[in-house]
Amino acid sequence: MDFLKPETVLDLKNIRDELVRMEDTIIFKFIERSHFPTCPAVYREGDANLRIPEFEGSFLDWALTRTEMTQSQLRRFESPDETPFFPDQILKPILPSVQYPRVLASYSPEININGEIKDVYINQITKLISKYDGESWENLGSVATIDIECLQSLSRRIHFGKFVAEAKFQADRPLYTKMIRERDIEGIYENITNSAVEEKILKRLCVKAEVYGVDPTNKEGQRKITPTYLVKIYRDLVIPLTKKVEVDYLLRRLECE
Ligand SMILES: C=C(O[C@@H]1C=C(C(=O)O)C=C[C@H]1O)C(=O)O
Repeated sequence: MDFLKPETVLDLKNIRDELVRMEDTIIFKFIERSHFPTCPAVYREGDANLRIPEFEGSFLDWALTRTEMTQSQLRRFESPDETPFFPDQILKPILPSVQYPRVLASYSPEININGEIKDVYINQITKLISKYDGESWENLGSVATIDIECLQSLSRRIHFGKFVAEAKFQADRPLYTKMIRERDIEGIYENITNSAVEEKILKRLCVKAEVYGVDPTNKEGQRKITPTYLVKIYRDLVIPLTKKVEVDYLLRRLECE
């Protein structure tokens, strides 16, 4: 997939192949996060032990904002497949602009569910992948760093739903135009759902977690990331959020017709 070649971007097979590649990225980020405990102080606003001058918010929010500000100056958010967690904080790139051909509808950057992704990550995913429930004051920086990598990997995967939605819209304009006009959200949701693809993803994740997530030299067979939890995260969180992005994107699609 080359964002400078639009014909490669809206090919549903290319999109699905890219989603498969993202599984490995997400799994290995989760494995890195699994070395640390839950570290709730990283997510707590106004923690007495973690004062941040001139900033209202959690340590993670501070670190993520600063990271995105630097990344925006490196042109990260010009790329159509990247969606910032703090869009009102990003800066003008110091690199010359890349003129990506328009692939998605003009409102695409407004389809941003990163707030929900961060909430789900903090309140559900970290509890499933962390080593144990507790603080690790000497690792706050490491935890925030790997959390940012996990969040950005999840965000890219879930917001890839915009490309899926555009590809499906273009593959059947009459059907989607009718459902959008009638605000048939249930019908849109049913038509974007491909249960066979979802089943294939969950089966593959089980195998990957078995292979990637276990250290073969660890005699106790201690797991870094369990197949059960990885499947649960994708089945109950990642896939539904991706489909939410698809529906949110499609509901506005006639604005550009
Ligand atoms: C991403 C797609 O759309 C839906 C979402 C999927 C997912 O998030 O993995 C998989 C299949 C579909 O139900 C697709 O059709 O490939």
